[in-house]
Amino acid sequence: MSKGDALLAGDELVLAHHDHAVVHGVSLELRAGAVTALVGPNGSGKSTVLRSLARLHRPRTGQVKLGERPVWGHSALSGKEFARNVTLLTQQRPTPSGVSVRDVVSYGRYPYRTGWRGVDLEGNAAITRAMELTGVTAMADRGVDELSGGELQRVWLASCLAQETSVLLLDEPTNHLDLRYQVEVLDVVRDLANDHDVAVGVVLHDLDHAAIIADEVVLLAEGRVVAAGGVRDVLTGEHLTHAYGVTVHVADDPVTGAIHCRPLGRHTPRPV
Ligand SMILES: Nc1ncnc2c1ncn2[C@@H]1O[C@H](COP(=O)(O)OP(=O)(O)OP(=O)(O)O)[C@@H](O)[C@H]1O
Repeated sequence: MSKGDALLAGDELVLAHHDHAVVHGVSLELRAGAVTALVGPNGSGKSTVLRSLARLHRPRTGQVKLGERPVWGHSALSGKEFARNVTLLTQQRPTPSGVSVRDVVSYGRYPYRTGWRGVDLEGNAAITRAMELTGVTAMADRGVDELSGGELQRVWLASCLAQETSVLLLDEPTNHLDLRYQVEVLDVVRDLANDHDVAVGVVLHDLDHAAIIADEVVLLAEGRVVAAGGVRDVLTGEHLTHAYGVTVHVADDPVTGAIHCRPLGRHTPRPV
């Protein structure tokens, strides 16, 4: 596997909830060393697409492939094999009681446990590394039921990172996080792509975050791709205004040089 190879791909995915199709023929590829951001309005199908890539939502038609291997059907991979390659940070996460932070992070190692004793030689190093990357080492022995929403978010992210997969799927990973941890999570995601060739698929509501970390953006609206490609090709005022139904002004941020997307409401101040 080398940088740029498609590791996980969805092909012409049609996805339904209770017989009602909500995603209508979406295709996308997650490449080694690249961050792909899924953006779009509420209900546009971002989470459903991500869950399908994570093998949690069976497509009505279309296929998900891990490398050349189909994820659904006769020659599909086993659950543990898939979990050694792909992990998902979901939006809905349980808060178990009587369980420590280290316990939750160690859940991430389940695909590597073999035999009746569950030996996992690399496990401790991976758990320690994941806790350091997400800044939760100091709370290792605390119960997860006594953490704030943002702290818990980082613990679940650490659990995903401990899984050491080549594909990382994240559904709104900056939710609940304060400014410092938003930036740190985005930095960790970029580091994983740059330094470890991880293929990242990330749902983001903050378009400025997408502009900062993504190599590719897929803009969805009503279950269809409005635009897909490089950040500057997709995050245009025209595309965003069409997708979100509100005027969006796009300009270069003078500090970062990245794109800055500003929705213009009725009360947004304008220069006089
Ligand atoms: N469990 C479910 N049962 C029925 N319909 C669902 C279910 N989950 C999602 N939907 C519907 O599917 C469509 C796509 O939802 P999805 O959660 O994928 O959108 P999203 O783009 O991730 O939205 P958001 O930005 O609000 O998180 C929406 O119309 C939603 O109401």
